[in-house]
Parts: sequence; structure tokens; C-alpha cells
Amino acid sequence: MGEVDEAFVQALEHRPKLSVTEAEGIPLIDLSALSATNTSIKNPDSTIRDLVVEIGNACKNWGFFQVINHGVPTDKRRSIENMARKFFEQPLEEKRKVRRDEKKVVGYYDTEHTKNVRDWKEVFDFVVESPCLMPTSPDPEDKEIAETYNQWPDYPPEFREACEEYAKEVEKLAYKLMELIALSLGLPPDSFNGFFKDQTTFVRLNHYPPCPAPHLALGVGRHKDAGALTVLAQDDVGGLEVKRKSDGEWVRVKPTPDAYIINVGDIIQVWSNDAYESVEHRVMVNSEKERFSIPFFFFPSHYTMVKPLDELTNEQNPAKYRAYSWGKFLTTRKGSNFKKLEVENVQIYHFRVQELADKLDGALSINNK
Ligand SMILES: O=C(O)CCC(=O)C(=O)O
Ligand SMILES: [Fe+2]
Repeated sequence: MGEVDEAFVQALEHRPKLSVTEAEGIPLIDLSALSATNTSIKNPDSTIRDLVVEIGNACKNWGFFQVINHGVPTDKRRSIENMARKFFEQPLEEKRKVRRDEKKVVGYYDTEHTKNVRDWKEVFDFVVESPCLMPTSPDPEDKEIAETYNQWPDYPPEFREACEEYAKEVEKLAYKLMELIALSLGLPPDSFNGFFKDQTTFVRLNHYPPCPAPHLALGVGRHKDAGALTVLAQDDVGGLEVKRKSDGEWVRVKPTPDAYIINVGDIIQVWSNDAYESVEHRVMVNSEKERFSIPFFFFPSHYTMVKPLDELTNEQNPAKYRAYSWGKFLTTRKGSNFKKLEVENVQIYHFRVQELADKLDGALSINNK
């Protein structure tokens, strides 16, 4: 077994077990009720209501589920998968022509770190709305906003079209899922839609090459997704592991052909005031096979102030988080991808009301707003 650069090596307690626990019980949800001609989310009949209960339970108990009969055309998925394969096959100097840097925040990148350990992967990112508006600096006083444009490679020639068409289809699915989630929280279905006007959503093409030391390195280290919802396509190789809520065990999400893996992100956790929690996950690599995956990170507009929804808080269940600016949060995270930080990255628990109270050593009387 070969060795890898020290930058990739996980601390002992975070190294993957090479024996795999398959995730029995990650809910598999059939969305065909949504495409039946006589049903609509706006006017839910009993089939939609059953679906809403299923989605609510999956969000509460797992934070992760898979969907089938989701309405995303298979040919659009095949096409972006083929483009990803062709793009990553190229020599490094070709891929680096569209590399990401501190100014161009999307494009090709092969040195991402998760919690200060380098990931065994290369990625290509593109924003779904181009230009996409984002603050230029994490400094709360700096109000400058910049337009982000995608960088498209010359090869393969159909790359851009395949990416844009795919994103359009997955976006429709993401909106439907947010509507079902709203209903499952007892809210009107369109409760979240307004946050996604001027969205900062991006799609990532992930390529995990075979790794000579899969017992030391990870494709992506343990993390939670910061956005609202992630809609993930994985190929048939497998490697995604989810930290099971019931016992903290890392379990593998078995690939289901053409299904999407959906997970609740930090923003839904905050909006729902912890009714639904964002769950930790990571990606294992293996020594024989390369793996591809395509997450769609559904992100609100930069000017969204993320906080528990008023409809979901009251005197008995006060807001557990202070409002934070999504744009500033995102810019802080993006900036940190370029350096190996000595300190932990910004996390939603930094905005927990309790956290603040603890910090001030009880001097503060908790403000329920
Ligand atoms: O590749 C995967 O299966 C998941 C990747 C992931 O969790 C991420 O990019 O946030
Ligand atoms: Fe993730």
C-alpha cells in the first residue's frame, strides 16, 4: 500500500474503517405522486399528504433520504456525467485554465481542505444563476457586492450546455422538495421560495481518483452542508457515509441507480429551529476505482438573514439562533478554502443563543427574539 502526502492524512479518530456498514433504513422515497396529473402540492390530496409525512419523518430521523421518480430526465444526468468524465480526464494544465482563485470563486480546484485536512478529490464548480451576487469580503462593515460569472472550459465543447440544462432540471426538484418540507413543518408550501430569488446555488462536479491509502485519507472529510438542501447524484461506486443519528455509527449510502440523495443543510436546521438537523457525512475513497458525484447545493440569496422562522417559534419554543447573514457566512467559508486555518471554520452553532449566553458566562439574560 503506497503512502500519501501528509496533508491528506486524517487524525486517528477520523480515519475510515475499511469495513462498511450499509445503511439499512435510509429512507427511499417515491415522488411519483408529484407528477400525477390530478395532484398538486398547492392543493394536496391524500397521496401528497402521505408523501409529506414520509418526508417529515425522514428529515427528523435521518436528515438524509433518497428519492426515485423525481422527474429529472435521465438523459440530462447522463450527459453531465459524461462531460464530467471527459473534463477530468484532461491533463492538469488544461483543467487549471479554468481554476478557481480568491477572485474567481467558481471553476476547477484540486486542493480543497475540510477541517484543515486535504480532500482526495478534484472539483469543478459553477453557479446556477450567472452572474451571481455575493459580498466580496467577510467583514460585516464592508458592504461591497460583486458579480460572479462562471468560467467554462473549451473542452469538452458541449460542457456548458450540459451543465446548464442539468442544473435547470435539478432546481425544479429542489423547489418541490422545499415545498414538501414546508408542508411537513405545518407551513404553506411556498414559505421558503422567496429566499431563493437571486439564489447563490452552485453545482459541483466531484472526481475522486483511486487513492493508494484509503485507510488514511478521505475523499471529503466529515462535514455538514452549510446551505438549505443538497441534491446529490452519485455513481455506482459508493463511498458516501452518513453519521446515523440513532447511534453515531458511520453508515454507507448504497448507490441506487438514478436516485438522488437529499440532505437537510444547516439553513433548514436554523429555519426549523432544530426540528430538522443537518447531519454529518464524509466520503471514503478506494484504491481501485475512481468515483464521480454531483451535488447541487441549494443556497438562498446573499442578502438572506438566516434565522428561525417566526411561525415555528413561540414562548415555549424560543428561537435557538440569532440571525446571521448568509452572504457573509458564505464568503467567510469560501475564503477559508484557500488557506489551511489554525482555527475552526464558521459554524451555525456560533449563532446559537445558548452559545452566546455561555460565552458571556450567564451575564446575559436570554433574549428570545
Ligand atoms: O461525493 C459525495 O457523495 C458527497 C460529497 C459531499 O458531501 C459534498 O461535496 O458536500
Ligand atoms: Fe456534503
